[in-house]
Amino acid sequence: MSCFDPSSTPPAGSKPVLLVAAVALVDADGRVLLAQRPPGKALAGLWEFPGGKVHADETPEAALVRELREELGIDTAASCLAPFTFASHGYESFHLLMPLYVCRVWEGDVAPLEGQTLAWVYPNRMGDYPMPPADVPLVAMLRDLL
Ligand SMILES: Nc1nc2c([nH]c(=O)n2[C@H]2C[C@H](O)[C@@H](COP(=O)(O)OP(=O)(O)OP(=O)(O)O)O2)c(=O)[nH]1
Repeated sequence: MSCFDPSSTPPAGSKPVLLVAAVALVDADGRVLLAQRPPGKALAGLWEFPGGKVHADETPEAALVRELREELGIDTAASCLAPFTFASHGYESFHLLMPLYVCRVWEGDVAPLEGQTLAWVYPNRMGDYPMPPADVPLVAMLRDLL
């Protein structure tokens, strides 16, 4: 199978690039935390890695430390976020650039502070949790890692 498809390369400047930082939180049993996107949002119902948009004045690591506190009530540090891989995916109105970190160390108990449904999932069961198209290649890489 060939990857060569010139039409898959969009012209420069056609869409804004959105930087979103995401993290695979891995617990002592090797399970990964997924969060279900709530109704009314884009990609509603799909399962995603915790994270969010990186603000203009932030590093991706600082954005994740902030998002984990806001969304899940846990504290971690940039030194506990190991860069793992990234997604680069064209959505209709923007191009998503999403570094994915792995984190095994945090303080506090994970709680769904924004009303989101959470699931701790063994890597070999992640296929049961439909995810956004950008995440699909990341799941296969996580399975190999864990
Ligand atoms: N956090 C996260 N976002 C993902 C993943 N996969 C994926 O395509 N995305 C997309 C969905 C959103 O378009 C964007 C994340 O931005 P966000 O979470 O800050 O924004 P949002 O759409 O929930 O809404 P808002 O904060 O603008 O209201 O990245 C993923 O695994 N984790």
